[in-house]
Amino acid sequence: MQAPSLSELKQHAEKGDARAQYMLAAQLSGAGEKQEAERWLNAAAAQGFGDALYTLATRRLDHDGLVAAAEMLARAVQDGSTPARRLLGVLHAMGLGGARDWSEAVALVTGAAQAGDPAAMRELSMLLFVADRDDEDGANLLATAAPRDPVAGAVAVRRFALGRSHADSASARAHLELLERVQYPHAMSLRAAFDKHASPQRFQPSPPDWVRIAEKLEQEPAAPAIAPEVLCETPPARAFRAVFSPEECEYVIAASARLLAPSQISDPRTGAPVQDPYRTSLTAILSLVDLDLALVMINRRLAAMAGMPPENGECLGVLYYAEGHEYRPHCDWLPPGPELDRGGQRAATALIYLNDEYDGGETHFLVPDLAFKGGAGDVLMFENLSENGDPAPHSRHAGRPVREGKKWLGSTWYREKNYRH
Ligand SMILES: O=C(O)CCC(=O)C(=O)O
Ligand SMILES: [Fe+2]
Repeated sequence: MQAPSLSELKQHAEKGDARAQYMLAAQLSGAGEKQEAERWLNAAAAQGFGDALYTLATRRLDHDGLVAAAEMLARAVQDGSTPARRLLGVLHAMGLGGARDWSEAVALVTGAAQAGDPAAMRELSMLLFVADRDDEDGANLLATAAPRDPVAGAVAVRRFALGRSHADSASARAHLELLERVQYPHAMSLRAAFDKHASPQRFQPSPPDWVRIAEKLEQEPAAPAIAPEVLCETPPARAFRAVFSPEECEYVIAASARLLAPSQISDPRTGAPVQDPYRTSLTAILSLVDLDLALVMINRRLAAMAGMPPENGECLGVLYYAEGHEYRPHCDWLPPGPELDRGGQRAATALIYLNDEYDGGETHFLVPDLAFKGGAGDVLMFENLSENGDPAPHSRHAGRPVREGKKWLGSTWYREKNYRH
């Protein structure tokens, strides 16, 4: 079918066709006619057109827009929008724009998965794997999603290489080759693991048993408690081993790959984010709009390790250091300004080591001269403030240069106060 011309779209839009209004808005926006684009986007949303409502909602995810965003997303869901279901699920799971409601979150995302959305299937599969890494429904959903979803594909290959997936080698190979073609930045690691894989059982994906899946996910998946290893008292630094599985690490890397951009630091004078040779890695910021229930759960588990309320956490940043990249000695404190006023100082930092296929790249605390390098799935947390709440000079640290290989790290800064609303 030929795409309608601009004048055809205009005609239909003027007559009140909501889909035409939405498509016209997209075309006008692409052509730089922002004001006209807004007018038509609002017209489509006013008629309850799901994609338009979703687009408007994604612009209201700041702290004073969350209630409006949740309300728009609920209307978008009524119009059948799958992305709106998934995003509203995230808001419910985090208690943003309304009370926290896990079962409503799962019901929304399950609806998207039942409609065939592969991203919804893969997030549910990760929830199922928390209780049982070999959960059959999880493996089934992941295998169904993998041909159409690169994040699911990456996790499926990782599981295959671990001898866990039930997918056959032909499909795992096909997912891997696709990831290589699209230059997935962690593909080399998957290739190395694939080439020396164990031999998982063969498995044919079958229609999901939605009733059984709903029963398993009724309660929020609870991860086992892990006792910390005390690394240092000044600054207080703790390590937690094997908090996240290799599949979860792959999931975080795959979810962040398309968002990687040069890392920034806070300008010491203005507080504004700027690029600087002090920090040469790439960073992917996983904002609300990029989250799903699997990532929400990972964020919540990280907050539990840090001993901080999840709502004090800034967005999870995923850092990618290639050879020679580093984060020179710094403190994680914020300079005075609106960012500091919003949630207070960065009281604690939590790092997830997402891989271990590199040399160098230790996290180094300069004064106690403590260098730490976690295995894949380990968490390091440290405090940045003294007991009286002042910035603690001993928290100064660096991400040492990577000598060989690539380093992947998740990083969350926790504020003194609620950062979300
Ligand atoms: O790369 C590292 O090990 C340190 C990262 C870091 O300092 C941070 O995210 O604040
Ligand atoms: Fe830092």
